[in-house]
Amino acid sequence: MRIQRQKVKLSYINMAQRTPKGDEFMLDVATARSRILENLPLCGQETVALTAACGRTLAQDVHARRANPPVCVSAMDGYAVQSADAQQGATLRIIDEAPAGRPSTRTLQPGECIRLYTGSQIPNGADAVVIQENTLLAGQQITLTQPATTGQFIRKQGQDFAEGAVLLTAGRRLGPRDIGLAAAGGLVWLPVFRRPRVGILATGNEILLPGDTAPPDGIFNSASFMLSALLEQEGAQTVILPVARDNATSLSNAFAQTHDLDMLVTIGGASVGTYDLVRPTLEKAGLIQNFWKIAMRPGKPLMSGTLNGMPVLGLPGNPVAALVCCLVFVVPALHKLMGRPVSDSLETQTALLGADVKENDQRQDFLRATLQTNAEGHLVATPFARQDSAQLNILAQSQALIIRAPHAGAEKAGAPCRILRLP
Ligand SMILES: Nc1nc2c(c(=O)[nH]1)N[C@H]1C(S)=C(S)[C@@H](COP(=O)(O)OP(=O)(O)OC[C@H]3O[C@@H](n4cnc5c(N)ncnc54)[C@H](O)[C@@H]3O)O[C@H]1N2
Ligand code: MOO
Repeated sequence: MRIQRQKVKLSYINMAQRTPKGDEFMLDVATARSRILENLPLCGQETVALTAACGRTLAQDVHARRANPPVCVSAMDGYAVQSADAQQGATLRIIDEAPAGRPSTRTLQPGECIRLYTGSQIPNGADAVVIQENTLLAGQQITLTQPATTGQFIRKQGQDFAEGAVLLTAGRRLGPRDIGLAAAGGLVWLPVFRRPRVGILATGNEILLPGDTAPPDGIFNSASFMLSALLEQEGAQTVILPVARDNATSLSNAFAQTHDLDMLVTIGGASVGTYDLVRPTLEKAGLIQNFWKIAMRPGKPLMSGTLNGMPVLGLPGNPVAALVCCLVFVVPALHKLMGRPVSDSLETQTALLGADVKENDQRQDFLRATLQTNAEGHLVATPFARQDSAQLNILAQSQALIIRAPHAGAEKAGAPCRILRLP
């Protein structure tokens, strides 16, 4: 269930599509990203068992039900002693044995020791553990071959965490180590954000399902499956909707089936061609447009808006453009819906260019590139010569996108650049 939805700011609607100079208006990438992120509603919460919590996002801070360790325990197999009489050569009488899970009821007195194992509770009166390798056993007594210091080999009660301590905080994506920590704190159920339901709607008369045979000039729907894989990996529950055809009836029928979604992502039909009907049809269905067209390559015809309060992102049909837009805009939007902290900017790294690049125009470029480490240990990003946004083979071989600012000058190989790693 959606908790709340806010309308996008009206000032973004009907934005002029021409600049004062008469150029085509395209929003810059950073502004587009923040406009997409600023009005997103948060998904509801649910409780899941520990075994189902990995990968989910915690919705509330969780507290330890008991301390870890809950009592002082031995870190080694050996003997509990009083450090004051545990000099080298001292002989101590073994008065009890206390394996883990069966604590001794005895209180240690000077000259005595109690046999312990790793995880055994430290008996009353003891303040150190000597490891068995540092003792000589003879009948019911031991002789110490090394002196013991106070506290040695004792894990103090709560040294890992105290009862009631905050173990994990809201917004954290739970990984295997977090599951271990929660289990150690005695938690069985965890409050998490619901996985957002994201509908993926490919459009186009030529689009076929992979495996279809006709018509021979049909294009297999690669983008829906690629985006679904990425968004599922990032925590969404995706629904690949039946492909809509390039006509208003087919598109409106598709939009009518989206009421249970937390976000709709359309693919294709986003540009300026006669059959690019996604935006006009969405508008007829009640879309409030946030923006259309951004200064990005690939990704120029990106559209953002809300349909009856549901965020809608219209991605370009070229599959590489769809993937890059999904990484830069849809994934952070998804994270925001599921309560994860989202940074204003992309998480980029520095690398060195592996080839010369030419001067850029007004669109921020995301160049497909391979990554290598050079002899000096520096990361080198080499762009592919072909950057066609329909080439999935090159996309699959790429490890990163080199980000080039609008109007960046030509650069020589070896110059520093910013990269975004591809998942
Ligand atoms: N005159 C102009 N033409 C184009 C412009 C422009 O500004 N002026 N922009 C170009 C850019 S940039 C892009 S990107 C594309 C985007 O166009 P659309 O979003 O309308 O996409 P389509 O025309 O529907 O498809 C483009 C291309 O991608 C293939 N496709 C579509 N969906 C899928 C899918 N699900 N899986 C695989 N492939 C898909 C489709 O067959 C086309 O080949 O517009 C440029 N044109
Ligand atoms: O998004 Mo378009 O490819 O820039 O090809």
